[in-house]
Amino acid sequence: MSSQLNRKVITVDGPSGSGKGTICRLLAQELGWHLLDSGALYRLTAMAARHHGVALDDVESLQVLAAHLDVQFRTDGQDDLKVILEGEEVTRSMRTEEVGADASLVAALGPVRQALLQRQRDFAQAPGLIADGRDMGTVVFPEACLKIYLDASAEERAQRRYNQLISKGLSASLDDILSDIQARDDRDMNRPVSPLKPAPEAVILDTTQLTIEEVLEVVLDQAKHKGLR
Ligand SMILES: Nc1ncnc2c1ncn2[C@@H]1O[C@H](COP(=O)(O)OP(=O)(O)OP(=O)(O)O)[C@@H](O)[C@H]1O
Ligand SMILES: Nc1ccn([C@H]2C[C@H](O)[C@@H](COP(=O)(O)O)O2)c(=O)n1
Repeated sequence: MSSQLNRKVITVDGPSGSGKGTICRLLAQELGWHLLDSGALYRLTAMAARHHGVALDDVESLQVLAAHLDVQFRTDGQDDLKVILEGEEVTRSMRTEEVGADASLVAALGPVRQALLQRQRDFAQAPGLIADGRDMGTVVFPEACLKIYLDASAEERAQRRYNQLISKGLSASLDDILSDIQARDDRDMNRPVSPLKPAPEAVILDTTQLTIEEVLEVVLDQAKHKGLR
């Protein structure tokens, strides 16, 4: 923990579809800082479990998988991030709703979270880190210099996800997406270990009625206020 004390970290937590990934990418670009997508680590653990035939309630094997996750995050010339799991590119396949649902199950297991803790903290490198997740401000980076908690109604988040799928030419049911989001919220917020909740000092932002540009402006203002830009 003491190794983090001098490192600049901005944490962005919140439920699925609240806009964390979008805002974190824009913030990282604007500030020229590193980016941690912690949800990716839970998604990759769940994918590795499926590849190796490990059941999603086999806590001991999942802990070993998480501790030894063979993953590379590579940027190409256009700044696009490629994710390689055990030598195979999974950049797109790791984003499906099915993998998200599996990730939510493995993320509820304390030993898995413990196995991924140091790997996440190692992302805190100069000039700074934008950390996207559920427990970034509460557990992983309690010393962060700015903590943001993004929220939005479940209906708005389902609509955003629906629009995202339709814009990619995929079929989707708004009702199914809303039920998935509500089930995921329930699991992520009510698990005994590292539940999703705002850190006491977090700036809470309800984005239901805000555009991406408006959210970014508020967060950049907060960063400026803290002398981070
Ligand atoms: N304020 C906003 N207004 C409208 N659409 C938004 C807003 N913020 C994000 N979006 C859109 O909502 C979708 C989900 O956003 P994003 O992936 O950033 O959410 P997330 O919180 O990272 O979700 P997850 O935790 O499931 O990865 C994207 O298509 C994004 O463009
Ligand atoms: N710090 C984190 C990040 C993610 N999770 C869980 C919550 C989700 O159900 C799942 C996938 O996350 P996403 O990629 O959708 O952000 O992982 C968590 O518990 N803690």
